[in-house]
Amino acid sequence: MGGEAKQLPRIDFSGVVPSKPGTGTWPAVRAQVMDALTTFGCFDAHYPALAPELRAELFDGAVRPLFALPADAKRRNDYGADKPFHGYLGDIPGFDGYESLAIVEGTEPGPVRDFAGLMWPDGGDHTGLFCDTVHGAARRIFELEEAVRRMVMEGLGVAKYHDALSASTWHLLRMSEYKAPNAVEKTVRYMTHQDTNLLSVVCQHEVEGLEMQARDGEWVLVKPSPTSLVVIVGNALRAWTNDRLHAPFHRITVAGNVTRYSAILFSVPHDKVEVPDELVDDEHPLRFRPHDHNDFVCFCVSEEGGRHEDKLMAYCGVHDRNE
Ligand SMILES: O=C(O)CCC(=O)C(=O)O
Ligand SMILES: [Fe+2]
Repeated sequence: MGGEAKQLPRIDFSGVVPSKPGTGTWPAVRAQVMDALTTFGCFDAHYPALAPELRAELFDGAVRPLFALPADAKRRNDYGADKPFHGYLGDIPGFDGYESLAIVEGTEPGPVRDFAGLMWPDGGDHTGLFCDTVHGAARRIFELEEAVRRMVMEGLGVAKYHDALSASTWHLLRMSEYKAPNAVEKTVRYMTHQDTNLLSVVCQHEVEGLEMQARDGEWVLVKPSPTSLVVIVGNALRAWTNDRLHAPFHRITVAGNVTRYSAILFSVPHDKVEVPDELVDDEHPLRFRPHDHNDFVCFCVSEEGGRHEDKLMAYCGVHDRNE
């Protein structure tokens, strides 16, 4: 009706130094982060610390050449049958034109080197640059993820848990390709979902496609920018915070004739997710039973899980008498 299209909250991280929590604009930014994550469950972070040149090198020098490899090379990105969704994804029913590769602990140089060795077993001159670029970019994205996670702990008055939560968290760097549909109409390439993990930080490159659903149901297209990253709350952090943070539904749609690439850093709990005592009181009765994160992920992809829209509530929710 001619109204302004809804936009995600935009938060300026240019004055935040992740290695110096509490300094500079940190307190003011933390207030904006809490507001955004409790209402939308996501925000668009202006984060020039991931330099546009490094982002361009990540996609043009590393991600694009990866997807150009033959399928059997990409399938070597496999962490074993007991670790589904840790590595290569492709040819998934319902996810036409979607493919992705992922590096467990891609924020560390060793795992990135091992991954490059799998993709290019004969080495090659470019793998050194590939590793520096991928690991360097992942590190920068990780610094934002960790700062946001710390701000959440501080904002909820439970900063004392930050180190313990960090120690029991691992990171997955996923690089994704969404093939151009070569059509004007939008095609869904990744279906509507909530993320299962703690926080996801999405790095889009030039081509739009990420759509976030606001609480009122409206879909919000997140326009890519060379200096912004999108931070999204997943169900594990929603559970840990006893439902104080919103885990938004989102999807990927593409149109036109340019293939879309993205890189996403997921922070993932190693094992148990349990609400701290401090976050349970009369006003906030316990919403989720303690549970093993991997078991929850298995539930999400099971037939039973597929029947529920709110998979976290279905898996470990504590219902009050009126629900
Ligand atoms: O590619 C993107 O922009 C985000 C993809 C996504 O939502 C996911 O992999 O969970
Ligand atoms: Fe997602």
